[in-house]
Amino acid sequence: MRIAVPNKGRIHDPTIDLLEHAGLHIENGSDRKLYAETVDPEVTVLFVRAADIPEYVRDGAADIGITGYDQVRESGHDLTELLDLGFGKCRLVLAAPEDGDIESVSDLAGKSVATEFPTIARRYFEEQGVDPEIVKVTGATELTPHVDMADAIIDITSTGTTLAVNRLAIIDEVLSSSVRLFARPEVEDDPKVQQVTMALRSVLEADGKRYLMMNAPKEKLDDVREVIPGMGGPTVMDIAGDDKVAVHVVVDESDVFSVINDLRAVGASDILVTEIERLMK
Ligand SMILES: Nc1ncnc2c1ncn2[C@@H]1O[C@H](COP(=O)(O)OP(=O)(O)OP(=O)(O)O)[C@@H](O)[C@H]1O
Ligand SMILES: O=P(O)(O)OC[C@H]1O[C@H](OP(=O)(O)OP(=O)(O)O)[C@H](O)[C@@H]1O
Ligand SMILES: [Mg+2]
Repeated sequence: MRIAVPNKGRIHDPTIDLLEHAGLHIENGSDRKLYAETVDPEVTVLFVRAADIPEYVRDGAADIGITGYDQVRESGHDLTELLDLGFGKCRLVLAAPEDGDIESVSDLAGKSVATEFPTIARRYFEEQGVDPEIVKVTGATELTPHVDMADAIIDITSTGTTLAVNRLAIIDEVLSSSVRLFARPEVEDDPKVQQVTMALRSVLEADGKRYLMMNAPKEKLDDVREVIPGMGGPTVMDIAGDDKVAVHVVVDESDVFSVINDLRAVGASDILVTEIERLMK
């Protein structure tokens, strides 16, 4: 099975990190190599430009791919979304010069809009019932309104810094995006595809969770249970020859501080807090 991942750019590193944490270690990958084996002999990684990944998956050159939702929408391909990986969060917005005369979508009649996303742009303007000329660029889109290339842009924003320094104001949101795992619909039920999906999901599930271990007097067990929030009940194990039990539980990272205080107060001791690599429900 082949999985297409971004070969460079901002979503490359987090994608590789995620595969590693999921246990899909990439073997013999090097900077310039465009494919690599993984620890699973049946899984090969292809390094492809983020924008080309939907095409590779649609073609069958890869079975699944990791890229931005915006790229899949721009490709126009009908792929199955298996998992939202939660990073690369951004918005595609329509923006125009702050002090210009374009203040709403309808002001764009007879005007032009520069974008790296012409397919998404055309669909959007169709829905809006306006028909500006679309100027396709491949980067630095924010410059175009200032050099009379276009009257407005449709481009990615996340922190808003690039728009602000280029004195562009948001007029409308076109699309909200994040990096996701996609499959060709024909292979979504393939056992290997499901294994990889589950492995990636297990990393996401573990995010923000901590594993707590402690000892507690047997007679305090009910009090301990009461102060433990969150998922499932705790695992309780007898300690041989002792009147204490060992208690293990998964809690949200944000609850750890207060839970530990509560646990100490009800008599728990020897409390350990550890990270969780992966969590399969
Ligand atoms: N500023 C941003 N914040 C969050 N996500 C972003 C941002 N810019 C782009 N993305 C997401 O990352 C995906 C890949 O972007 P892109 O292909 O432009 O990579 P890059 O990091 O800009 O590298 P390059 O443009 O040099 O190839 C986009 O399709 C989008 O989903
Ligand atoms: O809201 P911000 O946090 O400022 O991010 C938005 C910018 O990020 C992306 O550019 P990128 O850095 O990927 O450069 P590129 O134009 O070469 O793709 C995007 O095209 C915007 O220009
Ligand atoms: Mg970019």
